[in-house]
Amino acid sequence: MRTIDWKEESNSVVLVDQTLLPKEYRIIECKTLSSLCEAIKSLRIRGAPALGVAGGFGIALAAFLSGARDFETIIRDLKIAGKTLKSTRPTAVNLSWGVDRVLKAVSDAFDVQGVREIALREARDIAEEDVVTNKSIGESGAELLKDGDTVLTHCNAGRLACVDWGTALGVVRSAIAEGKKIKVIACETRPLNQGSRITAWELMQDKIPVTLISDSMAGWVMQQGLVDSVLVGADRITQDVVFNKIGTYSLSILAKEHGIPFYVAAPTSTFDFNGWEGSVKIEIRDPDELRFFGSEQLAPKDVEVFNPAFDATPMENITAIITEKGVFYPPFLLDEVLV
Ligand SMILES: CSC[C@@H](O)[C@@H](O)C(=O)COP(=O)(O)O
Repeated sequence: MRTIDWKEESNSVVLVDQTLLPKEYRIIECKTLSSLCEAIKSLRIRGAPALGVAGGFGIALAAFLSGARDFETIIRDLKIAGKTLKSTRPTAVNLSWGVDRVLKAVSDAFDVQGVREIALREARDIAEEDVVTNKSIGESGAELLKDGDTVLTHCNAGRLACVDWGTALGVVRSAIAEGKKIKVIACETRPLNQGSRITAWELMQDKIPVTLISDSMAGWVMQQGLVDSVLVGADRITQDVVFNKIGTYSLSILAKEHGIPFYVAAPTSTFDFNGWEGSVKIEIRDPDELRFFGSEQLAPKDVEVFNPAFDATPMENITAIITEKGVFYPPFLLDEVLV
């Protein structure tokens, strides 16, 4: 099963509910835009490339649900749906990218039926391309990993963050497919534990050796010589920084201090050519994500909490950016990457 897909029979979006992992692998169906938006907000579907696909399918879903009888009205409905989808998670640029790509495509239609057909075709293309793109990222990046290497990763940049294969974990999969023995150290990734719940689970499914550590152990395992490279995904790459899951910036400093290469793997759809660190909104999430773990209380109920979901790693801390167009080394001139 792909992480996210379109269900023909009911014209709905189906996805793996990642909030239930690793306890349960369940596919849920989103038949309304509000259920899809809820799934995005609560991280049932998450990870930048998967969010791009969710954005595309979201517009297709809105097209099928719209009661409009003429072209202008359905386009107006889709633009409203696009705004609603984009507002669910502001930092990962792929969500807006997926929405805008489908909105642009439907402007070529002439009538309501044409809008529905084009929206679905374009959204499906985004999903198909994601798999091909990740395989190319994997092939580009595999050359950076040596037989016997141990890679430290953060959050989940695997097949569950994409349609399939993965970006950072796609590089690991491709290196293993080439016959190299690669081990992964997965950081737990507090507060929502994408590392321990999702990365550890998905790697174990594929029998890829994985060792879980808490986020606070990263410096020590590097100092002990247990890490050959750090490999993470990205939510938005601007001219000056890489936005990724909170904790990535600290890992980049630790890697620099210990002389360990720090790689970012991402599709070019994650590049925000016009963006700068200051122009991007970092998503601030519910304080209860830190005060509780499920129903378990971890802190005083009303303690002041700061819960940013992402941080920004400066380009000077990054050894290379791995894309489907190849591996790029500093200085990272985004217009060169995007040609
Ligand atoms: C290939 S996914 C890269 C990033 O999207 C991933 O590392 C990440 O930060 C995801 O954050 P999340 O909040 O779980 O959506």
